[in-house]
Amino acid sequence: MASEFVPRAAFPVLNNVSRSYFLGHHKAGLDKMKQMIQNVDLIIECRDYRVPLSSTNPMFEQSLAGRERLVVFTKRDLGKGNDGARVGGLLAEPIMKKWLEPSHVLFSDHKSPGTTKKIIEYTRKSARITDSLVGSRMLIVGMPNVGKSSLLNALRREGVGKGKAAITGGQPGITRKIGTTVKISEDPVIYLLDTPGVFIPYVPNLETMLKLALVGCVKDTVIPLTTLADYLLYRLNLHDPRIYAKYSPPTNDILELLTAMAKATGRLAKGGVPELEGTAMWLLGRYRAGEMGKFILDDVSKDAYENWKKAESEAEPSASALRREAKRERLRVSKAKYESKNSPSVE
Ligand SMILES: Nc1nc2c(ncn2[C@@H]2O[C@H](COP(=O)(O)OP(=O)(O)OP(=O)(O)O)[C@@H](O)[C@H]2O)c(=O)[nH]1
Repeated sequence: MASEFVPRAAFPVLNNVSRSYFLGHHKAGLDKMKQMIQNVDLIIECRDYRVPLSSTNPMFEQSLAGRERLVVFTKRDLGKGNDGARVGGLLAEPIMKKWLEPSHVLFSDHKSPGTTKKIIEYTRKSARITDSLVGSRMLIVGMPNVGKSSLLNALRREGVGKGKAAITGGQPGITRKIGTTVKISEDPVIYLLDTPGVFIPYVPNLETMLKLALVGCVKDTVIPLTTLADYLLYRLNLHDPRIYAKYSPPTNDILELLTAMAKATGRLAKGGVPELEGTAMWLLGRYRAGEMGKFILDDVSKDAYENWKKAESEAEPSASALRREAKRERLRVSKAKYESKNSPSVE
């Protein structure tokens, strides 16, 4: 019976999970952004609504300081009920706004013109250069896959009524370089620049890494899919295990859940053996599409942001941990390159 089920109180510490995903184009992108900030009026920094703390990249604060910053929590539709997310009975959004004072905070859903409109209005107020030939320039930055390009396209649609200008995609790393300028307003003239997502060189907290991977900021090749599905199960159980009731009674065993899901959805290999990896990918896809509950994965309380920043700064990695991660990342990238070179080509 569901009432007798006791979810795991903590997720086990795993040593096989990489804590790094800092790629060449992340560093190059950040260096270029640093050179550009002199000429921009506003930095729109995107963070994911479902992980408002974990998707904060302190490198943006350090490298892009001195410019006005608007923080936009993206993918609001994936983390909330009708009146915005509630955490412990309290509305989360006013707390998230308070965390970041004096920076201005807005929330977005790329398909909701209302949220996009508010961002456009804010950019118009922040535009300092109103000469229509030069125009005002703004940068959109954030972790990989937080929805920067989608927001840029939505702003363009809302602001000047034009179609898609930037390519978007379900996996991180779609935008590799700082793109061309895209006009998002005529009066005053405002150009927005899309930038590649930038990850953190080392994520000290294992759970932060798992949360970022769960929401899609890390490529699905970095952390084993069944580990990620297990972390999702841990979170679903804390939230409401009835979410997967169609497939299984409440369980703390990911293999049990994946097996039940594989059977129910026909993900079976020869001899009826459940395809666990494929089922884990399917489950993650359903969560990312908002079909496995909508909730915030980070702590949202008055002091959570300060506590998180303090914990992050105290957890500086040792030089040897950084070297180990850099080596692990190099090996992972060269293995992926080797595998893609040697995999059969698709016509
Ligand atoms: N549900 C929902 N999905 C969104 C939203 N914004 C973006 N997405 C989806 O999230 C994925 C990533 O979006 P992108 O706009 O490509 O993200 P990005 O930050 O530009 O990614 P990089 O190029 O890796 O830096 C895509 O599948 C989008 O459709 C949103 O507000 N709601």
